[in-house]
Amino acid sequence: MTIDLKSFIRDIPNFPKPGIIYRDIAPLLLDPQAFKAATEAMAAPFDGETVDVVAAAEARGFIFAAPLALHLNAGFVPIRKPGKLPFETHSHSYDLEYGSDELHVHIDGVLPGQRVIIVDDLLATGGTMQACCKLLELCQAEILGCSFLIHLAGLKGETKLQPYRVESAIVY
Ligand SMILES: O=P(O)(O)OC[C@H]1O[C@H](OP(=O)(O)OP(=O)(O)O)[C@H](O)[C@@H]1O
Ligand SMILES: Nc1ncnc2[nH]cnc12
Repeated sequence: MTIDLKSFIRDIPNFPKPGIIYRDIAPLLLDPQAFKAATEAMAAPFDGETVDVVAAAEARGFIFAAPLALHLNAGFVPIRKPGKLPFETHSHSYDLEYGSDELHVHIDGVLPGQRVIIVDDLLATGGTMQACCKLLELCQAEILGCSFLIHLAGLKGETKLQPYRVESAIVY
Protein backbone atom coordinates (compact mmCIF):
# COMPACT_ATOMS: atom_id res chain seq x y z
CA MET A 1 0.00 0.00 0.00
CA THR A 2 1.39 3.43 -0.93
CA ILE A 3 1.36 6.01 1.81
CA ASP A 4 -0.05 9.47 1.05
CA LEU A 5 2.83 11.49 2.51
CA LYS A 6 0.99 14.80 2.14
CA SER A 7 -1.69 13.60 4.55
CA PHE A 8 1.00 13.55 7.30
CA ILE A 9 1.94 17.23 6.81
CA ARG A 10 0.06 19.65 9.07
CA ASP A 11 -0.64 23.15 7.72
CA ILE A 12 -0.31 25.94 10.29
CA PRO A 13 -1.53 29.27 8.88
CA ASN A 14 0.23 32.49 9.88
CA PHE A 15 3.30 30.85 11.48
CA PRO A 16 5.90 32.21 12.11
CA LYS A 17 4.57 35.37 10.42
CA PRO A 18 1.19 36.51 9.04
CA GLY A 19 0.63 35.19 5.53
CA ILE A 20 2.96 32.15 5.81
CA ILE A 21 1.49 28.63 5.75
CA TYR A 22 3.93 26.58 7.82
CA ARG A 23 4.22 22.98 6.56
CA ASP A 24 4.72 21.07 9.80
CA ILE A 25 6.49 17.69 9.46
CA ALA A 26 5.91 16.70 13.13
CA PRO A 27 2.96 14.33 12.39
CA LEU A 28 5.01 12.54 9.70
CA LEU A 29 7.96 12.07 12.07
CA LEU A 30 5.63 10.61 14.70
CA ASP A 31 4.47 7.83 12.37
CA PRO A 32 7.24 5.25 11.74
CA GLN A 33 5.70 4.00 8.49
CA ALA A 34 5.29 7.50 7.10
CA PHE A 35 8.80 8.52 8.24
CA LYS A 36 10.28 5.43 6.58
CA ALA A 37 8.25 5.97 3.39
CA ALA A 38 9.39 9.62 3.29
CA THR A 39 13.04 8.59 3.62
CA GLU A 40 12.65 5.97 0.89
CA ALA A 41 10.91 8.46 -1.42
CA MET A 42 13.76 10.96 -0.93
CA ALA A 43 16.38 8.27 -1.66
CA ALA A 44 14.58 6.64 -4.61
CA PRO A 45 15.82 9.03 -7.35
CA PHE A 46 19.41 8.13 -6.37
CA ASP A 47 18.95 4.37 -5.77
CA GLY A 48 21.50 2.42 -7.80
CA GLU A 49 23.92 5.37 -7.99
CA THR A 50 27.19 5.43 -6.07
CA VAL A 51 26.76 8.03 -3.33
CA ASP A 52 29.72 8.63 -1.02
CA VAL A 53 28.19 11.25 1.25
CA VAL A 54 24.80 12.66 2.22
CA ALA A 55 25.10 16.25 3.47
CA ALA A 56 22.49 18.41 5.20
CA ALA A 57 22.10 21.69 7.08
CA GLU A 58 20.86 21.81 10.63
CA ALA A 59 18.35 21.34 12.09
CA ARG A 60 15.54 19.76 10.10
CA GLY A 61 17.84 18.58 7.32
CA PHE A 62 19.65 16.30 9.79
CA ILE A 63 16.45 14.40 10.56
CA PHE A 64 16.22 13.03 7.02
CA ALA A 65 19.91 12.98 6.09
CA ALA A 66 20.96 10.38 8.66
CA PRO A 67 18.47 7.64 7.65
CA LEU A 68 19.02 8.49 3.97
CA ALA A 69 22.79 8.03 4.40
CA LEU A 70 22.25 4.59 5.94
CA HIS A 71 19.76 3.66 3.18
CA LEU A 72 22.24 4.68 0.46
CA ASN A 73 25.26 3.15 2.26
CA ALA A 74 26.87 6.59 2.41
CA GLY A 75 28.46 8.75 5.11
CA PHE A 76 26.76 11.79 6.64
CA VAL A 77 28.26 15.29 6.72
CA PRO A 78 26.70 18.02 8.87
CA ILE A 79 26.49 21.62 7.63
CA ARG A 80 26.16 23.89 10.63
CA LYS A 81 25.58 27.42 11.87
CA PRO A 82 28.64 29.47 13.00
CA GLY A 83 30.50 28.37 16.13
CA LYS A 84 29.28 24.75 16.13
CA LEU A 85 31.96 22.84 14.20
CA PRO A 86 35.22 22.26 16.11
CA PHE A 87 37.68 21.77 13.20
CA GLU A 88 38.69 24.16 10.38
CA THR A 89 35.75 25.05 8.14
CA HIS A 90 34.72 26.49 4.80
CA SER A 91 31.99 29.09 5.32
CA HIS A 92 29.42 30.83 3.16
CA SER A 93 27.21 33.84 4.01
CA TYR A 94 23.90 34.34 2.28
CA ASP A 95 20.99 36.77 2.30
CA LEU A 96 17.64 35.93 3.84
CA GLU A 97 14.37 37.82 3.40
CA TYR A 98 15.47 39.94 6.38
CA GLY A 99 19.18 40.02 7.25
CA SER A 100 21.70 37.30 6.50
CA ASP A 101 22.94 33.92 7.72
CA GLU A 102 26.07 31.81 7.49
CA LEU A 103 26.75 28.08 7.20
CA HIS A 104 29.93 26.05 7.70
CA VAL A 105 31.30 22.64 6.75
CA HIS A 106 34.53 20.96 7.89
CA ILE A 107 37.26 21.34 5.25
CA ASP A 108 37.74 17.56 5.31
CA GLY A 109 34.00 16.78 5.56
CA VAL A 110 33.89 15.88 1.88
CA LEU A 111 37.03 15.02 -0.12
CA PRO A 112 37.64 16.31 -3.67
CA GLY A 113 35.70 14.21 -6.20
CA GLN A 114 33.43 12.51 -3.66
CA ARG A 115 29.87 12.06 -4.88
CA VAL A 116 27.39 13.91 -2.68
CA ILE A 117 23.67 14.41 -2.38
CA ILE A 118 22.33 17.21 -0.21
CA VAL A 119 18.99 16.81 1.53
CA ASP A 120 16.55 19.03 3.41
CA ASP A 121 12.99 18.76 4.64
CA LEU A 122 11.78 21.70 2.56
CA LEU A 123 12.71 23.90 -0.42
CA ALA A 124 11.28 27.43 -0.09
CA THR A 125 13.35 30.34 -1.52
CA GLY A 126 16.33 28.03 -2.08
CA GLY A 127 18.80 30.20 -0.12
CA THR A 128 19.73 27.47 2.37
CA MET A 129 20.34 24.80 -0.27
CA GLN A 130 22.22 27.23 -2.51
CA ALA A 131 24.58 27.95 0.41
CA CYS A 132 25.04 24.19 1.00
CA CYS A 133 25.91 23.68 -2.68
CA LYS A 134 28.46 26.53 -2.54
CA LEU A 135 30.12 24.96 0.54
CA LEU A 136 30.36 21.56 -1.14
CA GLU A 137 31.80 23.18 -4.27
CA LEU A 138 34.50 24.67 -2.01
CA CYS A 139 35.25 21.07 -0.93
CA GLN A 140 35.45 20.18 -4.67
CA ALA A 141 32.71 17.59 -4.22
CA GLU A 142 30.78 16.17 -7.14
CA ILE A 143 27.18 17.21 -6.39
CA LEU A 144 24.82 14.54 -7.73
CA GLY A 145 21.72 16.49 -6.73
CA CYS A 146 19.46 17.83 -4.00
CA SER A 147 16.61 15.83 -2.47
CA PHE A 148 13.74 17.44 -0.54
CA LEU A 149 10.72 16.03 1.22
CA ILE A 150 8.67 19.15 0.39
CA HIS A 151 8.97 21.65 -2.47
CA LEU A 152 7.01 24.92 -2.22
CA ALA A 153 6.93 25.32 -5.99
CA GLY A 154 5.39 28.80 -6.00
CA LEU A 155 8.55 30.30 -4.49
CA LYS A 156 10.71 29.18 -7.45
CA GLY A 157 13.60 28.14 -5.18
CA GLU A 158 14.76 25.69 -7.83
CA THR A 159 15.96 28.59 -9.98
CA LYS A 160 18.67 29.29 -7.37
CA LEU A 161 19.82 25.67 -7.63
CA GLN A 162 20.59 25.56 -11.34
CA PRO A 163 22.33 23.56 -12.74
CA TYR A 164 21.88 20.98 -9.99
CA ARG A 165 19.37 18.16 -10.14
CA VAL A 166 16.41 18.84 -7.77
CA GLU A 167 14.16 16.01 -6.53
CA SER A 168 11.21 16.26 -4.15
CA ALA A 169 8.68 13.82 -2.73
CA ILE A 170 5.83 16.30 -2.06
CA VAL A 171 5.01 19.43 -4.10
CA TYR A 172 2.70 22.27 -3.01
O1 LIG B 1 14.61 27.47 0.91
P1 LIG B 1 14.79 28.39 2.08
O2 LIG B 1 14.04 29.68 1.93
O3 LIG B 1 16.23 28.60 2.44
O4 LIG B 1 14.06 27.71 3.33
C1 LIG B 1 14.17 26.35 3.63
C2 LIG B 1 14.87 26.15 4.92
O5 LIG B 1 14.07 26.70 5.99
C3 LIG B 1 13.92 25.72 7.01
O6 LIG B 1 14.96 25.78 7.93
P2 LIG B 1 15.06 26.89 9.06
O7 LIG B 1 15.99 27.98 8.58
O8 LIG B 1 13.69 27.32 9.47
O9 LIG B 1 15.83 26.16 10.23
P3 LIG B 1 15.54 24.79 11.07
O10 LIG B 1 15.84 23.64 10.14
O11 LIG B 1 16.57 24.91 12.15
O12 LIG B 1 14.11 24.80 11.54
C4 LIG B 1 13.98 24.40 6.27
O13 LIG B 1 14.33 23.33 7.14
C5 LIG B 1 15.02 24.66 5.22
O14 LIG B 1 16.34 24.39 5.66
N1 LIG C 1 6.34 27.41 4.72
C1 LIG C 1 7.29 26.78 5.43
N2 LIG C 1 6.96 25.75 6.24
C2 LIG C 1 7.91 25.12 6.96
N3 LIG C 1 9.21 25.44 6.94
C3 LIG C 1 9.58 26.46 6.14
N4 LIG C 1 10.80 27.00 5.88
C4 LIG C 1 10.63 28.01 5.00
N5 LIG C 1 9.34 28.14 4.66
C5 LIG C 1 8.65 27.17 5.36
